[in-house]
Amino acid sequence: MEHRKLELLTDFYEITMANGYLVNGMADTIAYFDLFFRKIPDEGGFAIFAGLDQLIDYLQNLHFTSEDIKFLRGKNMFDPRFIDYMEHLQFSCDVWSVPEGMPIFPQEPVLTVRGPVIQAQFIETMALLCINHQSLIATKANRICRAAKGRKVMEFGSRRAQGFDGAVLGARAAYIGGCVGTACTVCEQDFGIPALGTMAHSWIQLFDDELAAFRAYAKEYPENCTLLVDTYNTLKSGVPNAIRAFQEEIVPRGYRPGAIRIDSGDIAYLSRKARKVLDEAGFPDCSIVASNSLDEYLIREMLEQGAQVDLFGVGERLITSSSDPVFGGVYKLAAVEDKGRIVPKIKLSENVGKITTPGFKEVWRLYENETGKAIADVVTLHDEVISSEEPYVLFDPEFTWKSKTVSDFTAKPIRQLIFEGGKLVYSRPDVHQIRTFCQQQVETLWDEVKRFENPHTYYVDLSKSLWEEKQLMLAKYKR
Ligand SMILES: Nc1ncnc2c1ncn2[C@@H]1O[C@H](COP(=O)(O)OP(=O)(O)OP(=O)(O)O)[C@@H](O)[C@H]1O
Ligand SMILES: O=P(O)(O)OC[C@H]1O[C@H](OP(=O)(O)OP(=O)(O)O)[C@H](O)[C@@H]1O
Ligand SMILES: O=C(O)c1cccnc1
Repeated sequence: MEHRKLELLTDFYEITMANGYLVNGMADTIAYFDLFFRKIPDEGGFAIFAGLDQLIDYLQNLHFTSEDIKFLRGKNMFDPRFIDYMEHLQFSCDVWSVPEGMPIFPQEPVLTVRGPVIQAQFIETMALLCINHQSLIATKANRICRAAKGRKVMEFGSRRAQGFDGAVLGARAAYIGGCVGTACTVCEQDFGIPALGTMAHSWIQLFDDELAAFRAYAKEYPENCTLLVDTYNTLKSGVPNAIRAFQEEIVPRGYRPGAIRIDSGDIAYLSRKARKVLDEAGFPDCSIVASNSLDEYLIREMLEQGAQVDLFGVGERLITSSSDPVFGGVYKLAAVEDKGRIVPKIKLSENVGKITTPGFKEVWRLYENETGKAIADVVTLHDEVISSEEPYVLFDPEFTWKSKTVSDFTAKPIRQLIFEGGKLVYSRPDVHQIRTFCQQQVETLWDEVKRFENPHTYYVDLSKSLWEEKQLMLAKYKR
């Protein structure tokens, strides 16, 4: 996608703080910031990480134009040395991140930025914006696709998305989460995501009658022809007319009918009736598409009612994640370097869940060898290694007496180095590879973590060393 100038898409306080760091002699201070989230949307058992590729684009191109510099200077509130720093800024941070498509859990640092505090601070807004938006939509899409139980889900949300990026990047995230394609055409041009779709009611309304509309469409698009059957009366006219159009315009040309789409009424009832009529007409291979303000709950409910739907078109509730529209990722200072030594930093809170975990860290995922299933994530100090060769004791970081010894597992760090000294060292997968990776990783989760109602809380624990370091800091601040 074409690079857009978004350098000043940042909260103003990032700039005032960055200026202040420089004035206070901290221009060369090396800081570590962690990006993590606290609550899984829709009370789900896991989220899907997405948005890294757009953050990479932003970081790779981060520089200030003469207009940006003029703007900053015009504020008359920043030190000339800071303006000079920004004018010559070259991104030089290290960034570690989990790959897109990875299931992630609350409280674990999914992304860490290490570098000069001015830069590492400045990018907070954009890092959160990219990851929060796409992780939200990828997570929602994955829920909707899982509810569809193997049936295909098409993303139809552009018209109700919150702005251009809401539509385009939302469709990208929806594809990562499992949708088969999108109605948003530019996504095929930009990302290679299949652009697809059916027809609107206006097509049928524009012709003198429904059959004429179906015939005209079938003539033009005989291959994979999908007809919208609910404009006047789904069972009395829509389905019979679609069958006639298939018989008269599609079959004689050597094609098979594609699908019918039902967009109103009782979808479970209408789809069952339509299925029967289509089968009797000799079109058991004609699919049924359903749409109309769908989400994972309605899809699950309809399938429980025996709906005969092969594909779902899902728009507004997916592209806005309307049932829970906030992905609360945060970006917190975890450490600074003092003469090369890493000094952990902590943020306290009355709310235990909001106390940060200090230090430069790594995230490990432990997979059970027998099943390949993920057992737990463990956050460790960055230079700790979890050996797969010996039993490992997991313990709840809050209720430490709750512990469990695991053996016969494989432990893997789930983050990769993305930028080293500002240079991109990560080979970026395309969106199809990310989607496949997502499917594979979701497979490694137990069904108990994946269910919608009261999912099992997946363990995200701290290593003993990290836990002890955190306790020491807590004790210090208590004193
Ligand atoms: N069998 C079903 N079980 C549960 N919900 C359903 C079922 N069939 C449809 N729905 C959902 O009910 C909601 C309302 O659909 P309905 O078609 O009654 O309203 P509508 O959109 O106003 O229709 P119309 O376009 O005919 O005015 C939609 O979200 C639809 O997906
Ligand atoms: O309901 P969604 O999940 O967002 O899916 C997309 C909807 O967009 C279209 O309707 P349109 O916007 O033309 O209006 P409608 O709701 O009156 O059908 C289409 O017919 C779907 O109903
Ligand atoms: O192609 C479709 O059927 C479609 C596209 C966008 C929104 N609703 C439906």
